[in-house]
Amino acid sequence: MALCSSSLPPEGFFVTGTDTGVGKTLVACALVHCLRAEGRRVAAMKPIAAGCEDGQWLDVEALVTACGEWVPRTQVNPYPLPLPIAPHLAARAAGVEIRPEPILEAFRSLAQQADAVVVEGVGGFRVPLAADWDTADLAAWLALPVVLVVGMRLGCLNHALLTTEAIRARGLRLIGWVANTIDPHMAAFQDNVATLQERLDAQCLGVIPHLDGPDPRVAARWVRLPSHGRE
Ligand SMILES: Nc1ncnc2c1ncn2[C@@H]1O[C@H](COP(=O)(O)OP(=O)(O)OP(=O)(O)O)[C@@H](O)[C@H]1O
Ligand SMILES: C[C@H](N)[C@H](N)CCCCCC(=O)O
Ligand SMILES: [Mg+2]
Repeated sequence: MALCSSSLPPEGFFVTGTDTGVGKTLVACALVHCLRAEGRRVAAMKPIAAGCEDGQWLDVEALVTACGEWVPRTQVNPYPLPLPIAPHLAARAAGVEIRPEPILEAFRSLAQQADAVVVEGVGGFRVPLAADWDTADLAAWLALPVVLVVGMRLGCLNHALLTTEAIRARGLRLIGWVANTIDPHMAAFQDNVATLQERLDAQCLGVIPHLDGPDPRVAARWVRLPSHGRE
């Protein structure tokens, strides 16, 4: 079992996406598997989850499973919100307000228990969480390197470039990006990937094909961990 390097800041990533439904959970879980394959003890977070099915938040369950079931759900997911809508609205409907303190406290606790923490955002990079903050603020306060999941479909170039601009505007490091095939019929797929490789100025960590019943362990075969030397 890997030694927990509690004295050093945790390795980890903040996983964001070009939109909701682009594969953040799939890629976050794949990155967890990649880190575990290196012998690391890995925690994961889905700080805010909006939308449950039969009383379960599927992103949270996927991340807990990927970590090997040891992580406490209350720390993985401080804000489980029932409605599958924008989180600040889901919070209002649930009678709560999303605040950073419980999330940052949970992160610090997990970071002391693990060698790495993989945090999945919610929706895209600039999702409102309350009147005075959004997911970009959360990413900035966690200060983890960012992995961008590009949901490959027409329109993703603009979303990827705008998101990259916003990440860097917060002084965050875009440590890598993943092309995830959510539209298996996307025209000029390879040329779109090549355009992203030219313009994002960050390492491509992999191109995940469209998978049948996507299993993060299978997706992990198509993803590599960032090499920290270069952005
Ligand atoms: N490469 C793929 N091949 C096939 N299906 C995929 C692939 N990537 C994602 N999916 C499917 O697309 C849906 C959205 O993926 P996922 O839940 O990972 O997105 P997300 O960005 O985490 O969404 P959210 O914003 O709700 O958290 C899921 O049903 C998932 O199984
Ligand atoms: C419900 C969905 N699956 C996500 N959990 C939340 C997506 C929030 C998107 C907000 C927005 O940008 O309009
Ligand atoms: Mg998700």
